[in-house]
Parts: sequence; C-alpha cells; structure tokens
Amino acid sequence: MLTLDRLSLRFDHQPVLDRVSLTLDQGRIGCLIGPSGCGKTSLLRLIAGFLAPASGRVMLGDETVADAHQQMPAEQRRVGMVFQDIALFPHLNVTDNIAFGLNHQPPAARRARVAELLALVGLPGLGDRYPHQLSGGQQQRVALARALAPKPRLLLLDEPFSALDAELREQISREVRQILLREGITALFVTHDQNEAFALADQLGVMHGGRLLQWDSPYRVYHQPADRTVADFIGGGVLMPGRVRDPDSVETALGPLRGPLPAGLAAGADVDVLVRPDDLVIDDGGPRRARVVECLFRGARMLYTLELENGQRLPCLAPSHHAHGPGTSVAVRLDLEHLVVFPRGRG
Ligand SMILES: Nc1ncnc2c1ncn2[C@@H]1O[C@H](COP(=O)(O)OP(=O)(O)OP(=O)(O)O)[C@@H](O)[C@H]1O
Repeated sequence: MLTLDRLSLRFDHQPVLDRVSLTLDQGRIGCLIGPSGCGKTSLLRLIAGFLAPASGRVMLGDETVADAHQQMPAEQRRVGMVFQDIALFPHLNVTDNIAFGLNHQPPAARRARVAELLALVGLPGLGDRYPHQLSGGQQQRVALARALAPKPRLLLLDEPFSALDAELREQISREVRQILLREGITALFVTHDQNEAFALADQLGVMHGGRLLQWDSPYRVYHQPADRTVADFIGGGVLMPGRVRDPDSVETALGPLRGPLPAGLAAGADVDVLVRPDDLVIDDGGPRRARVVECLFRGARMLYTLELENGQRLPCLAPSHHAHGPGTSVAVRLDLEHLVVFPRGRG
C-alpha cells in the first residue's frame, strides 16, 4: 500500500532523511521510533505532501505521489493526519468536527458516517458536546474519528497520545489499534514510547540520523536488532564487552556464553554482547556476584542496576517481592535466550 523508495530530504542543503525505504501492506500498522531530531515527523510530512523529496519516491498503491520531479498536492492524496496537539475546531461540536471533511456528501450519508464513527471510537451520544467539554482522551478519539471520516487511503499519526498520561495512553493505543484493524486502515505512527510502539505496530521502524536502520516485526527488532544502534536504543539493555573463544562462544565478565556468532569472527576478536534487563536473573545459586547500585520500584517488578566485580554495570528486572537495597551483594546468572553479538568498533 505505502512504498517509500530511497527517499531523501534536505532542509537548507542539510540532509534530514537519507535513502529511507520501506513498504507497508494494506491494513497494516507501522510505527516509527527514534531519538529526537532523527527525522520522524519530516518523513510523515513528506508522505502527506507537505514537503518535497530531494530524491526517491513515495508510492500509494501503484501510484507515485511524489518524487524529485513531481508532487501530487496534499489534498489529493487521500492521506489523513492526526497530530500530537489535538487540533479540534473549538467552535464546532463533536458531530460537526467529525463531519468537517465530508462536505461533499449528502446530509443523510454524512449523519450516518458520523454516527458510525462515534460508535467506533466509543463516544456514542456525545455528538452535541463541544471540545472543551471532553477529556483529553475523548478529544483524541474525536480527532481520530475526524481523520477516519473521509476513509483515507493511509492514516499518519504523529505522537497522537503524547499529551495523555501513561495509563490512558496505553489503554487508548490498544483501542486505536482495534479501531484501525476494524476499519481496515493502513496507518503509520510516530512515537517516542517503546511500549506504545510494541503494542501498536505490525511493522516497527527504528530511525537514527535520518536513516531507517531497521524495518521489521517488533519481535525481530527486539530480539534481532540489525545493528548496535538499534540494540542500544530498543529495550533498555547495555552492550557488555566480550572476547570470542571459539566459533560459538564468547568469554565475558559473566562467564562463557554460548550461541551462534556473526560470521567472520576469529578467536580472540573483541565483541559486545547485548544484555537486556530481563536477561539477568538474581539467583542464590548464580555463578557471579554483583552489588546493587540502584533499585527503581516498578510495581510488580524492580529495575536494578547491578555492578559486577570488574565494574561492569548491568540492568536487571526482577520480581519486586524480594527487594534488595542499594549496596547489597547478590548472586546472578544470565538467562539469555539467544546471543546478540556485535563486532567491536563496527556499526
Ligand atoms: N522547517 C525546517 N527547517 C530546517 N530544519 C528543520 C525543519 N524542520 C525540521 N528540521 C530539522 O530536521 C531534523 C529532523 O526533524 P524532525 O522534526 O523530523 O525530527 P523528529 O524525529 O520528528 O524529532 P522529534 O522526535 O523531536 O519530534 C532536525 O534536525 C530538525 O532540526
């Protein structure tokens, strides 16, 4: 449905996007994540038609809507957008806000579509309210209904939940995923929040410095990060130094770790091993000791920072019913499902 083919963008001759390519199939939900300034919003604006590419191509279905030579105007693309700041019209009630893009339709069809959307976003009966009479979550649902009303080919959502508090954000992102699936809408989100991205996305893209480093299922981005930048960004893990012992094991401060290594690594090569907070287990029978540097209460779990004898610090997510205070010594073992190893000094 959406194809980006080596899309590049410059602002004042400065590269902002560098050969971004991806495909998103009809009815699927994509999510872009990456540090501030990496080009996420610019990419959405390019797809919507508010910016023009320096090179490359944007396709919707079989149709090229933008390349370096020609641009379909934004209003002809049938691409909807939902922004972070909910831009509802304050002087229009909910019904008129949602019906805003349906002016070309006969009144009866318009009314039917508004009623359908109000039910879809879980706000039946609120059509007469004005935006200031709604909660933040309700306003965001109206914004979504308004964007869905003209049945766009593609919906772009730029951090749509960032103004909501964490609990509501999780609930509404789950709901919105269900709504989009029910409507069969192809959607591309931008978010800062990894949990939100994991919950929403069929395809997850990690951006950095204007490049799309990986475009994959959330599971693969998490478990098989394409490079050390993705590994570092996703999942709150750290890269722990190690040295290759033989074709399928690495010596580390936590002992030898077994697993397939990237091809071409000779014995003695310096590498980094990815350790995520859920890979390290506090266990009285564990082979190594570590000192608790910090513990953060996260409800059911405690997020520890542990320091090994060689000074290496590692995150550890453990059940919170056995609390270990800072300064305590604990025994640990590594419970890696599979080894993620990067050659030292290479991207
Ligand atoms: N109109 C503009 N003119 C010049 N530079 C711009 C313009 N808009 C954005 N930039 C620059 O382009 C780069 C990408 O910005 P963009 O807003 O796309 O990043 P982002 O990943 O969405 O960031 P954030 O997560 O903070 O919203 C940044 O370096 C930004 O300063």
